[in-house]
Amino acid sequence: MSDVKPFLETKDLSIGYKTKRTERVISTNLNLTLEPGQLVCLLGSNGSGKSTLMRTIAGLQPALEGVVYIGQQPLANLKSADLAQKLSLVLTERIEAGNLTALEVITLGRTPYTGWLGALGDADHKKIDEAISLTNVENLINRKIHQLSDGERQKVMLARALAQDTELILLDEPTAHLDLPNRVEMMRLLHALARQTGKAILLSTHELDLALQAADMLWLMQQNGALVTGVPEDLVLNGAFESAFAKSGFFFDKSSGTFNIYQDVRTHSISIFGDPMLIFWTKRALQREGFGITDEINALLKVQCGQLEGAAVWEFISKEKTLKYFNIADLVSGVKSAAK
Ligand SMILES: Nc1ncnc2c1ncn2[C@@H]1O[C@H](COP(=O)(O)OP(=O)(O)OP(=O)(O)O)[C@@H](O)[C@H]1O
Repeated sequence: MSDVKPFLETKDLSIGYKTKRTERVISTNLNLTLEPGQLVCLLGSNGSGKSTLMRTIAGLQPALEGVVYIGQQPLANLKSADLAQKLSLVLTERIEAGNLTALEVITLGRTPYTGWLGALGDADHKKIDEAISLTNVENLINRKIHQLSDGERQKVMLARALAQDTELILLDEPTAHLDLPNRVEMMRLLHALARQTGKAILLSTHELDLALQAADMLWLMQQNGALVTGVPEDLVLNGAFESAFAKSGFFFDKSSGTFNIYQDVRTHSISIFGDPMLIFWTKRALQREGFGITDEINALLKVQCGQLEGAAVWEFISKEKTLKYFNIADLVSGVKSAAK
């Protein structure tokens, strides 16, 4: 048992929506912890309840049952000014920042300490400078926030949260709207921040591949409302990851950590061996054509891939003959005609 005091803890928490007449329960019995220095990714399919959980933890909507503890104190007992010194929230929606510059928005992160009209002291300036430097937004600070791209604005909003200097940072889909290099950059940045600053970071995302790589822990909203937590690799190996996203037409390939677009497997199964990197791409191309891939060493059809004088080369081995190919397109055509 770890004796580290969690920044966030939930006890028998139930989340959902209640009106005078109806109650819509999304998930029950949630006992979650978030520890210093941890990056946790909250994953789940559309409508599984990620935003509902984030909003409940952030105090934006009431729990149906149970308690959220922020730094050992029940959320309900915290005044909003105290909460703002413990928890910052970064939402995806475009913020109405009027005509403010990025620097002015980042400076707003100090409001819980200075009040709305409070003057900034040395400590405030130091925190703002640190936040700017950690997120690498030096070149953006004099730009108007509404003139920034989505990716740039997302980084500025993270800088604002860092200037707020809370133990806990919650981000709702921080990678939405970003292109691939910026998604990778944002995840890398969040991972490094958790490590460097000891803050606990919880983010919801649909970025399964990046979450598998970067998260210390996953919180997986299952389709039946249960929430399964664990180290990404354990959740892949025990099948929980796959079942959270189970949908006909998809299957999860544990050996590559990716979801594949399922196609009916033909009667032929092929074993591929040789260079691991070539195996990966050869397998993809053959699966796209509907071939099954087998680990069976005595399969009737085999592909041996490797390097010859610095170039990739494939040998397709069937009972009748062995054919040599120098690119995947030709290999796939050869395999298809042999399998007719
Ligand atoms: N105000 C509301 N009142 C009642 N039900 C709601 C309300 N807001 C959301 N829901 C329902 O709660 C469930 C969970 O929604 P939530 O927005 O938390 O899912 P999510 O995992 O964040 O989804 P997505 O990935 O699509 O953003 C959904 O079935 C949704 O229709």
